[in-house]
Amino acid sequence: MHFDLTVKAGEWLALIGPSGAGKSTLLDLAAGFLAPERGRILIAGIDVTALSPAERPLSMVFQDNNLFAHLDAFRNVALGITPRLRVSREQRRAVEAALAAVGLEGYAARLPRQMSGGERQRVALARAFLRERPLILLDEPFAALGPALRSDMLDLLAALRQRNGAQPATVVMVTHHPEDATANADRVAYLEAGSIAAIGPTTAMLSGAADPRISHYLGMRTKNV
Ligand SMILES: Nc1ncnc2c1ncn2[C@@H]1O[C@H](COP(=O)(O)OP(=O)(O)OP(=O)(O)O)[C@@H](O)[C@H]1O
Repeated sequence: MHFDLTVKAGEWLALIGPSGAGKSTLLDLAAGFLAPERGRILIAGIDVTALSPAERPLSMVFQDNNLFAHLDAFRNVALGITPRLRVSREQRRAVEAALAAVGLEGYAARLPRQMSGGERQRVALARAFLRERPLILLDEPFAALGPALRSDMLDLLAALRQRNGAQPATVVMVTHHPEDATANADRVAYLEAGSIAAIGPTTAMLSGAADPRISHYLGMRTKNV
């Protein structure tokens, strides 16, 4: 695999492409779960190649298993800002506000198994955004949800990344649903066989006109649905 990619601060980039193309690998390299054999990864101009995931200025949300099963929603969110069980009054307020921001007031004491898939992803988003990192990586975060709920969650993500007048959080999101990119993504990158085969503005990319490989991919999807 070979990746050469620059994402602008505040941009929303969607990664699409066939299974096995390397979408998760690209995110895992950025997050620090995988180390590149060669090359460098810079975030906000700083070389993070040698840094562990926790040291990198980003949050990551996966399709599932984002939460600790034995911890309630409050504690799962609080882990975004402290590993300690005791939280300060200020931290408690911040966690409660984060839960409210994702529409989960009153869910603080719920365990993951007592919540729906969509609610669990809301908790994961609450934690990710409470950390106030400038970069959010999402690996098919809403893939397990139905179309209407996915659309709601994308709206929520779009709202959460706005930071009171500051530059919005940069979003890089893997999706198997190209239509998930339509409303929000500034650009779409199409991956194939371990590299970025094409990248460009969302509308042009999803029209399929940009590259025959993309129209083939989009067409194959339609036939399979
Ligand atoms: N730890 C690993 N060791 C060796 N090969 C791996 C490893 N992880 C992934 N791969 C391989 O790398 C390729 C790309 O995997 P990756 O998960 O990045 O694809 P993807 O585009 O995210 O696919 P999908 O859409 O199915 O999730 C696949 O062929 C996969 O089998």
